[in-house]
Amino acid sequence: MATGSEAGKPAEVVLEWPKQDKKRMLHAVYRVGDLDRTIKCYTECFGMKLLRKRDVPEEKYTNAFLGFGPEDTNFALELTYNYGVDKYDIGAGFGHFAIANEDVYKLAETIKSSSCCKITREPGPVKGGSTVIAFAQDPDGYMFELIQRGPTPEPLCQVMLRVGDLDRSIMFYEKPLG
Ligand SMILES: C[C@@H](O)C(=O)SC[C@H](NC(=O)CC[C@H](N)C(=O)O)C(=O)NCC(=O)O
Ligand SMILES: [Zn+2]
Repeated sequence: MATGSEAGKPAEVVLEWPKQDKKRMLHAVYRVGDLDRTIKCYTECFGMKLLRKRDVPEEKYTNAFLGFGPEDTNFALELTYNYGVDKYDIGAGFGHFAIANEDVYKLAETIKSSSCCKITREPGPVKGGSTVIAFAQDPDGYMFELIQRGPTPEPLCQVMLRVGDLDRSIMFYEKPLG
């Protein structure tokens, strides 16, 4: 059974580590079928801000970066629109992004009143646990887990990917990626 590599380290070591290691996750990039539709959805439903857009006509694509703060301090979602491509097969490997929020019940109601996202799992304690979560699906089918937590400077808190061998992935993410 894989155990998280931090499981064996005392808390103070884990807390000290980010002060020494300046590496951090900058963004996750994925393809969407309609940039303005997704930008409107993420800003109105999740409260994200559009940080920047970059059009690359010679390569026939446009990027848009969104998040809950500036890129030099916060994680960002990098959307890619390829000219003329309006939908993608997301596949089973991608699980969800997670957004921390102080009132998931209220956020779910906001999302239900939108015309772009839908709540696919009502707010309530996670199966087998007590944390209140809900799931929302965006216009392209990407999933967002809404996790009830106290205030945080970085609400965009997790990316869930399904892997075939947990120890192998932990080894890769810890060693080459640091
Ligand atoms: C830790 C928190 O961020 C989670 O995502 S746990 C949510 C839980 N996850 C799974 O069940 C993963 C296994 C599943 N077979 C999969 O591949 O997605 C979840 O989705 N719970 C459902 C619920 O309704 O609580
Ligand atoms: Zn999750």
